Amino acid sequence: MTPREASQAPLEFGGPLGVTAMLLLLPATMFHLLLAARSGPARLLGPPAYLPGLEELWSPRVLLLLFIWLGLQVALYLLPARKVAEGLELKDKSRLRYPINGFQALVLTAVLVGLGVSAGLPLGALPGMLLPMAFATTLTSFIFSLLLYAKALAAPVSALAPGGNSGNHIYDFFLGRELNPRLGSFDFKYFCELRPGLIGWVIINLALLMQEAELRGSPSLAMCLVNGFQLLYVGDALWYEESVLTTMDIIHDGFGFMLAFGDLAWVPFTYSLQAQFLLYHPQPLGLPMALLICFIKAIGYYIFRGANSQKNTFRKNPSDPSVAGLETIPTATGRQLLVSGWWGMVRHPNYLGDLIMALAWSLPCGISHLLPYFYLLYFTALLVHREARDEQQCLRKYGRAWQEYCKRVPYRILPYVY
Ligand SMILES: NC(=O)C1=CN([C@@H]2O[C@H](COP(=O)(O)OP(=O)(O)OC[C@H]3O[C@@H](n4cnc5c(N)ncnc54)[C@H](OP(=O)(O)O)[C@@H]3O)[C@@H](O)[C@H]2O)C=CC1
Ligand SMILES: CC(C)CCC[C@@H](C)[C@H]1CC=C2C3=C(CC[C@@]21C)[C@@]1(C)CC[C@H](O)C(C)(C)[C@@H]1CC3
Repeated sequence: MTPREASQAPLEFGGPLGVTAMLLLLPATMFHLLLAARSGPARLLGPPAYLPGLEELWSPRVLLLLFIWLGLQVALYLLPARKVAEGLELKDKSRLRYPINGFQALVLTAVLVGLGVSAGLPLGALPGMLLPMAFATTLTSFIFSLLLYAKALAAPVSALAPGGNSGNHIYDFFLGRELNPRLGSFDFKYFCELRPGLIGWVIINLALLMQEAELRGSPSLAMCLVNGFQLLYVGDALWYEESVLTTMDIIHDGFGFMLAFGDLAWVPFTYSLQAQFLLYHPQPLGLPMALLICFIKAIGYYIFRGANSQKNTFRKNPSDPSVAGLETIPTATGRQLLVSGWWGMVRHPNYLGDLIMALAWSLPCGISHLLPYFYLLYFTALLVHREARDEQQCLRKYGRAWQEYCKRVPYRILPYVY
């Protein structure tokens, strides 16, 4: 890229040095967590009990399994959809079209896995394959991101993301150059964001539950709660699939290593950490505590769903009766900002609900180890950083109206605290 073509967008994630560190640290952290979960001490901090050799990580059979999985999800994505949604307007004034059939893909995957298990598919063997599976997925994400980078070299300037075109190869490879890379009507980013990793996560959880039942006669209450909570989260994401079209990932971020690795590897192998931990470190959980944890999950879900649905309904149709009575601030762009309802409580109520749910996912694992709380810690850091990125974008987009909103709603995520 010539310097003239390089975008002037401010560098994020600590620039080239920061993203180089993340390129190495993210996969290393994922393998550390996988090894720690199965080790006796299950330490989050400190060196792993041992370092696996290449023969433990590399398996052509597992790579083949991964490709079968990706192929299955592609086939389900290509099935006729109940609805085709339009994305937000792009720089060239066009709008992309997206199939809404993610929930259908989840149900069909469940049916196929159910049929497979009843025909003797050894799903309980999956936990023993997590290390080579994570290795194959990391390798695939890396090669996939290189291909995406190469594809973006031929993309028109109007198709590039605002952030991933600094002219620095490593930085752009990490953030992603092209906003919506597609092959025909197949959208790589949209597909990866919601299908193979997210559905893979609940399949891994289920395999861990089945393995626990095989080992101990029945699944524990803690394992059932973790499975149920995370299945609800994934089911919700696919049921409300259309709302992903207005997230920062789809409208702002390019598709590079960060999202490819995040979607395909990081989500299934680290978000299933609580279930992995429970398989190797069973935790007693009484009914009263289980009910309290369900209550916390319900509060988190109520806030998360309420806030996301309120904003999505408002963005789609501000005169919808459920949002028409809410107070708003007009902006120079013609759009309005909500200042009452969920979005008048804090500036990111959906993050608050998501964090409360994250706490409920960890609590069934007890308080003897820090490891199952990794997701809560990582997610807090991710959302605080994401919130700061979003605020900068909103300030650029809405200027004074955003400043007025910040004055009216001073707290970002947690009322009276942050
Ligand atoms: N589990 C996980 O790993 C992750 C989960 N998430 C979840 O994904 C969901 C989506 O998050 P994300 O994409 O970050 O951002 P949001 O859904 O919070 O969207 C932010 C956008 O909403 C609009 N907005 C902000 N304030 C207002 C307001 N007062 N009134 C109307 N519109 C407003 C602005 O866009 P505009 O005005 O242009 O519409 C802003 O850019 C969240 O629930 C989050 O918790 C996110 C990351 C990771
Ligand atoms: C590993 C890196 C530091 C960063 C990678 C981040 C990604 C793992 C996340 C970025 C935004 C995400 C979203 C979801 C999953 C995690 C990633 C991909 C999401 C699909 C989870 C389900 C939710 O209901 C959602 C709102 C649809 C989420 C959208 C953002």
